[in-house]
Amino acid sequence: MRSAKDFFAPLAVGAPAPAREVPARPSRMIHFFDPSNPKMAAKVPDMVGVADVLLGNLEDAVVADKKEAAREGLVQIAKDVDFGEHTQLWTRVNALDSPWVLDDLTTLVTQIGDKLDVVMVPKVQGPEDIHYVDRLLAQLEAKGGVQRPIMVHAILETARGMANVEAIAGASPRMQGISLGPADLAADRRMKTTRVGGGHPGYLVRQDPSKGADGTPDYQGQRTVFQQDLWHYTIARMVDACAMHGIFPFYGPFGDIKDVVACEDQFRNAFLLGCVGAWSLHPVQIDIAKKVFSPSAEDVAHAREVRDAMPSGGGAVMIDGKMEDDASYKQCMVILELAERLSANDPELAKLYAEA
Ligand SMILES: CC(C)(COP(=O)(O)OP(=O)(O)OC[C@H]1O[C@@H](n2cnc3c(N)ncnc32)[C@H](O)[C@@H]1OP(=O)(O)O)[C@@H](O)C(=O)NCCC(=O)NCCSC(=O)C[C@](C)(O)C(=O)O
Ligand SMILES: [Mg+2]
Repeated sequence: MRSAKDFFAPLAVGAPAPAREVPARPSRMIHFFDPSNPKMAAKVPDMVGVADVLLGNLEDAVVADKKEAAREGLVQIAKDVDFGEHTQLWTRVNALDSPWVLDDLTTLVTQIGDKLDVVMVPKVQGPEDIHYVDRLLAQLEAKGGVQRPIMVHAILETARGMANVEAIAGASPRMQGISLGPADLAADRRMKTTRVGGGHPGYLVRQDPSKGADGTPDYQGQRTVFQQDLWHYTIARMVDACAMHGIFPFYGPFGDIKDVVACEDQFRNAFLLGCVGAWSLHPVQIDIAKKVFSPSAEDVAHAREVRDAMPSGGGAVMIDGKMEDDASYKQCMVILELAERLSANDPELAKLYAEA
């Protein structure tokens, strides 16, 4: 472990100093595109200002013989497109044990390092993986003359990564956040699902049997079942690890593109538990994430009411029959700070919240 006093020192001569605070830019959706797919690549300029984050994916979902085309395609897109003030450019590089990752990082950081906000690293197993990327990025930033530090985002998609999530979150001042990778994580844990995120009808709790005419339990009678959330433990633990280290947690992908209703539910569960965003794999999921990860006008109005009723931030008051105190005040401030940050980027939301 590095000494606390060295934690914010650059890891290579000539590299920019690490950020003291994670930039809190709106990141409600991390929109994935394959830079080797001409149709998707052509849509990128029109998605600037629409998606909070555009991510050029180089890893899974890009076949082996397209890896180089994807890397080169991303370099071209980064050079050609002006991402403006409100849209970030991220990439997901190949896994650290793959034959491509060294060239991914070397090419991207030295050629488009000043345009890249965040590098997403898949299948992170422990803090040692972050330390490796941290030093390599510093060397490449120095080589490429990159002026501001590139941040790192880890995907939680192995049991070992899960067991080490707190150490991963605190491994470097470059850590921006962590996403859940439900498909690889399910495979690594030997879960018996065959999906990319979301629920499963077999993971449920069944209502107790009612009593039959003879007073004994009627096991064959009608009983309601309640589908449970497969990802609750994982997301909650990830949120705690991120909050503890002042970085941002994200739900990952929802693979059933046509099921926009369940996607919204999954995203909202993550939002309520503390996540700041989710991935969008298809344009249809951008609006879902935008809706879910922006507080509602009602929540903002209620938060303001509580804040205004407790100008000193303390005490206890009754509002609509409910006790509000310091702790509910703090929750309301979380909503108001988020609303303020989003409003700065989005005039429609600013208007909605102003009128709430
Ligand atoms: C699902 C797919 C195959 C359906 O693609 P499609 O072409 O069949 O869909 P469509 O509805 O017919 O598409 C309509 C139009 O939208 C375009 N389009 C479609 N998608 C996008 C997009 N993302 N960005 C920009 N444009 C897009 C598409 O090209 C088409 O354009 P057109 O009207 O000109 O013909 C396609 O959307 C896609 O490939 N999405 C990205 C998939 C991806 O990145 N997967 C990896 C992340 S998930 C993951 O890695 C797991 C994880 C974390 O690692 C772990 O849990 O372990
Ligand atoms: Mg994966």
